[in-house]
Amino acid sequence: MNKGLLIVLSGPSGVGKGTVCSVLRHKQSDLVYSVSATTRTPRQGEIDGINYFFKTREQFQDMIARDALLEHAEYVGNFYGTPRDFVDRTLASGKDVILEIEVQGALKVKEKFPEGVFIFLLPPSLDELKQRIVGRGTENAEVINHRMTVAEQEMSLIRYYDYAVVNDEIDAACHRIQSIITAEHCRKDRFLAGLEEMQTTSEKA
Ligand SMILES: Nc1ncnc2c1ncn2[C@@H]1O[C@H](COP(=O)(O)OP(=O)(O)OP(=O)(O)O)[C@@H](O)[C@H]1O
Ligand SMILES: Nc1nc2c(ncn2[C@@H]2O[C@H](COP(=O)(O)O)[C@@H](O)[C@H]2O)c(=O)[nH]1
Repeated sequence: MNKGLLIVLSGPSGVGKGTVCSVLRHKQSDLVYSVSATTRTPRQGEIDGINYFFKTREQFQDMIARDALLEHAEYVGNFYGTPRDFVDRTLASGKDVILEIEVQGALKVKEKFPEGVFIFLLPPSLDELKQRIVGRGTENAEVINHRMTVAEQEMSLIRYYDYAVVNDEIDAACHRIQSIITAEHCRKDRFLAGLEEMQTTSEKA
């Protein structure tokens, strides 16, 4: 069976990664979301195992020691990481997996999965980014300022991504990402068909 595509969606805090991912998952039910582990405190309404696996620092360190994370990073005072086993098993079953992660982690994934599809979600402007993160009302002013500073650093790393998508309107951004996924499937299918043809030709020779 052919492996699924690994899709990595990054972008600054508040750009709309979570919102876009959740709409995408409704539109494309075959897309599997990787639930991350974090040491961050749950926000109101967040459910363990659905939004994140909420861990203590000790539990998180233990996951690192057991090599249970595909990647991990420290972001604005908390740790975040992608459980490795779930991603490996889901890709092996032929399903596409989407990771919604920050930039340091995405670059680590790129070293391990260069064949992944790396998408950077951009805000229409920095002012709009700030309005979105403030409007969400989940962080205090200090954390918002820290996240905004990190956002500018993250945006300077956009060159390592395969695609940049502006999240001006949620549906439009989802549509762009769906087009990228469709195109990447075609590219992969053509590549695999080419490999098969080469094998057949060399067996005949
Ligand atoms: N295209 C959009 N237009 C206007 N508001 C948006 C758009 N996309 C998302 N938002 C809003 O912006 C806020 C931040 O969105 P979201 O939580 O999805 O961002 P995020 O990138 O996942 O953030 P974080 O990295 O901090 O988890 C939310 O209140 C969401 O409703
Ligand atoms: N490197 C990783 N980054 C992750 C992971 N899961 C989420 N994130 C990113 O962290 C920031 C902050 O998230 P928040 O929920 O506290 O707002 C954001 O950019 C997420 O995309 C992960 O497994 N690894």
